[in-house]
Amino acid sequence: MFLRFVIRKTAITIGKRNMSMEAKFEPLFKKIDELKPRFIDRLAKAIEIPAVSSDESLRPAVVKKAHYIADELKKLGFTDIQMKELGTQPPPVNDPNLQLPPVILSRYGTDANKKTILIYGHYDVQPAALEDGWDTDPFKLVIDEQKQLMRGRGVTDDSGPLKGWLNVVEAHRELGFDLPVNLVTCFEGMEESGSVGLDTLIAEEADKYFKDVDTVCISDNYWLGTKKPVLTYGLRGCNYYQVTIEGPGADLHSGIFGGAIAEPMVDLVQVLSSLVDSKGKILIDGVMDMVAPVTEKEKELYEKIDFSLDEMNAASGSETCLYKNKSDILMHRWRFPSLSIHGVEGAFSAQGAKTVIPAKVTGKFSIRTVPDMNSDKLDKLVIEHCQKAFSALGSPNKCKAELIHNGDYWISDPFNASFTAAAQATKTVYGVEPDFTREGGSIPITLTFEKELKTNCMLLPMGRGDDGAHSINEKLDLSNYFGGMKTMAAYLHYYAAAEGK
Ligand SMILES: NCC(=O)N[C@@H](Cc1c[nH]cn1)C(=O)O
Ligand SMILES: [Zn+2]
Ligand SMILES: [Zn+2]
Repeated sequence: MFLRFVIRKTAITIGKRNMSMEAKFEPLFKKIDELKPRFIDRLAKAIEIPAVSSDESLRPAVVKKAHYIADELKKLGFTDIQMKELGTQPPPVNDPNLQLPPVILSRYGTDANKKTILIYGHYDVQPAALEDGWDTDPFKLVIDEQKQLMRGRGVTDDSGPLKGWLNVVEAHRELGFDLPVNLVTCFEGMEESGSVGLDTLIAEEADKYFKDVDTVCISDNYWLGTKKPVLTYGLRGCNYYQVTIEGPGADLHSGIFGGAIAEPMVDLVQVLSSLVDSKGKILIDGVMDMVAPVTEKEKELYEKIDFSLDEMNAASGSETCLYKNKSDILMHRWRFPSLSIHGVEGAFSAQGAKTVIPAKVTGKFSIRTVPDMNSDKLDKLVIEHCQKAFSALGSPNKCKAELIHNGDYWISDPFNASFTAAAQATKTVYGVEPDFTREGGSIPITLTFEKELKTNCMLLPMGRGDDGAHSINEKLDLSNYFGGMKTMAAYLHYYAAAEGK
């Protein structure tokens, strides 16, 4: 039923020259390939800017990258470019005057007879350092000719996809082809730090800048595996917490004070270990009670997905998966919550042996949330749990648990016009029907777009499941960069031609 619909819809004509859609794809795809050096160079320049949103000292670099992108948009003919300021970053933050990076709004086309697609992307990146184990400088784009891939922080998350949209516009311009839709960009610089400030901006601009938006397309995720393209209709949310334990007035010599003083790090380790066990079971009372039960119908969906334990192991570079069968792996990645402990600020973490008692340590952990968890209730349960676990230690130190940022989970109907157009585009470029998947990661703003703009969001990934986003040696295969751009281009045309939104 779905397939028949796909085929019938492609036989229409569009554009100034009344060229059939399929006839346009050939020169478009050829042009995208021809512009390879330019498209790689555009991405290389972006990767060189260390736009790490979580590092306060790198905030000028995040802002610099925003201006680099805005300049590119201008050169490509985007109009009404606005750098929306979001004010100062709310606590917890070291510098109370730290300005949030701007959100880049711009338009390409304002034709009232065309549909309007809002494309969202983020130009900030996760932290990265050579010492973490990277083979090359993370802020230098390196091409591995043998493996036919590009390496660098942000290539797949999310600078590659963001540049992909700009490149698609450029390919149309070079050919003198009209874009079949109007585009509105919303490119932010705080996604990796919880999209702070963006909710308010979207609400404010819903009836202004975003007034005519028909749908939202987000390319900020990945295929599940390495071979089969996917379209994504669900994300987990993310509530990120910190727990700070402090006592001594300064870091102390463990030979002089050890044994006679209550150590913050010892307390923190115990509080953190009370959150989750080694099998991934969340130990905070009441959390699992909020999770929607698994239905029989839902179980069938996981069975149909193209994925295996081997692919999971290849992507993690290990055999440490907690589950052996496909459905269990997918359910634990997509539809059950997880609690991850990320790190400890203030603790000794360098090489060698330093005999210090840290005076103040902050443990960082997050919970990936799923239907039907209530975010406020979760915060209450987590904070009460930490306080209770700390009180049970009878320590004279002080403990404070708090939320750093949160973003909701999202789940959508994958059979609207936008998903259908993306499925057609995928089939045209890759020759296969995409799998429809959920993802365990989070894009906090997805639900906000749907609520505030009263429209649908569709997630169209560019990279693969083994790209190493957030990890060392992040990569994007050249075939995914170019295949991804062709899919984006074809998507714009199929969506323009589709009935409905
Ligand atoms: N590509 C999406 C992504 O990486 N999202 C981040 C969002 C986030 C949430 N809290 C901090 N960052 C993710 O970790 O899923
Ligand atoms: Zn991302
Ligand atoms: Zn990310």
